[in-house]
Amino acid sequence: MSGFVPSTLASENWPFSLEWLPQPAYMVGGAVRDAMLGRSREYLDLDFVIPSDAVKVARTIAHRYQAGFVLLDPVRRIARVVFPQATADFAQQEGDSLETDLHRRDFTVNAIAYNPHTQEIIDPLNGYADLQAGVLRMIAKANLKDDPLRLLRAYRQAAQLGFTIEPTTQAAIRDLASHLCQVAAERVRVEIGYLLASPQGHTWMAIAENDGLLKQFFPNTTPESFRKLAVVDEVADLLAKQWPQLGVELQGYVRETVKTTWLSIAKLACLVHPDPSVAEIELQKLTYSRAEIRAVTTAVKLFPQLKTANTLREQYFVFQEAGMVFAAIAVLALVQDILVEAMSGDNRLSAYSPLITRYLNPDDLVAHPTQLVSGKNLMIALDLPPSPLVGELLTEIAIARIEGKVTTTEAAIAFARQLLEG
Ligand SMILES: Nc1ccn([C@@H]2O[C@H](COP(=O)(O)OP(=O)(O)OP(=O)(O)O)[C@@H](O)[C@H]2O)c(=O)n1
Ligand SMILES: [Mg+2]
Repeated sequence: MSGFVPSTLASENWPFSLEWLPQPAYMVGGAVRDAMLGRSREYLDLDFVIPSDAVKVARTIAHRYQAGFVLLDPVRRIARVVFPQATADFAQQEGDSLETDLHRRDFTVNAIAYNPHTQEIIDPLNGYADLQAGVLRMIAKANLKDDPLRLLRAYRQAAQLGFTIEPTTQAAIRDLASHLCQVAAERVRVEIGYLLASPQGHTWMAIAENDGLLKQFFPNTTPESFRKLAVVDEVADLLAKQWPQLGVELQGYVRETVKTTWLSIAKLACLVHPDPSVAEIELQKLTYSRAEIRAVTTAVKLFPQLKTANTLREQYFVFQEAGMVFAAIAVLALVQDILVEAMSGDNRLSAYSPLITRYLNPDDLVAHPTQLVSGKNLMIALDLPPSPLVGELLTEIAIARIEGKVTTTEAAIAFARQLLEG
């Protein structure tokens, strides 16, 4: 027994009442660790270990609180109860004592238990000492091998907690690195997602790469990829300072259902192959969604064009193709200029300023064109059958409009007729 008992662990902060837990029951994992660190969690995610009937306990609580119930693992008997503001996982104790269960976990700091009935901390692996030292220490090398996702979790948690990885543990990870490919790609993707979202993530991504964990997922990275990754956050801050709206967009999600930010898309774009079709395959293997893959491949393809899009016509096509990916593309273009071409940040910021201003102005017709004439009306006016030609004419009208050549519907139709006849 060691360590103090932080008040944030108390059951008053839970989404359900303590009386629904059998005796004994233990809280474990991230919630205990973070409470002892005095670290607040955005979203409460509680883990409980229960010696028997864990799934039944979960089901009862879900029923009593009309919360969601998910049987996560019928074999190991783990169930999740989803409350509006929190989730709680209930796992059957592994082995015949709590100590055995704790010994099967990944790192000492994640193997501290709290008994809410007695308000005792149970810390047989001295996790509290490692917490104070800010160190991730494996419980046993065999545990890392049992679930190789733990290899990557070390880097993710080091990034999130501002910890270091204890040297023997890091050596064991290096040694086991090739085992990571046994893990379901989806789980790997989640860890990479956390790393990309964390401000110190790039440092730990580079270390993970050095230790042989990332080559199998991003086989085409070079040292330059990681140097670029390291400045993405800085460049995004630079952009956000000048254009707050762009900063807000970068923190937004690609889709509500896909909780990847546009900023993470820019980071992924630093890691994939520069050829979009190869990048697509890399991301598919990691089970990224179609929306995420499209965003990354669009970013990879378009960021070099930002510098060369001088004419209104070129700009029009860049904006058309970029759509919502524009903010990530602007970050990447700047990263490339500053880091690879060694240009000055302020210079580049003003170089891209006209394009960014257009993008942020909803009335700008280059970035956000509106139609002078619809496809249907154009077909009627020119007696055209439906065909790709109609789309091409509409594009030419849009460009003629931003170049100031046409301003009315009639002029637009006349312009299209001229193109047809010419
Ligand atoms: N591959 C894994 C995943 C989890 N755990 C154990 O299960 C606990 C809860 O797991 P999880 O919620 O995934 O991670 P946390 O450590 O709680 O981190 P966070 O919730 O902050 O991401 C961990 O602390 C650890 O004890 C483990 O040993 N090996
Ligand atoms: Mg957790």
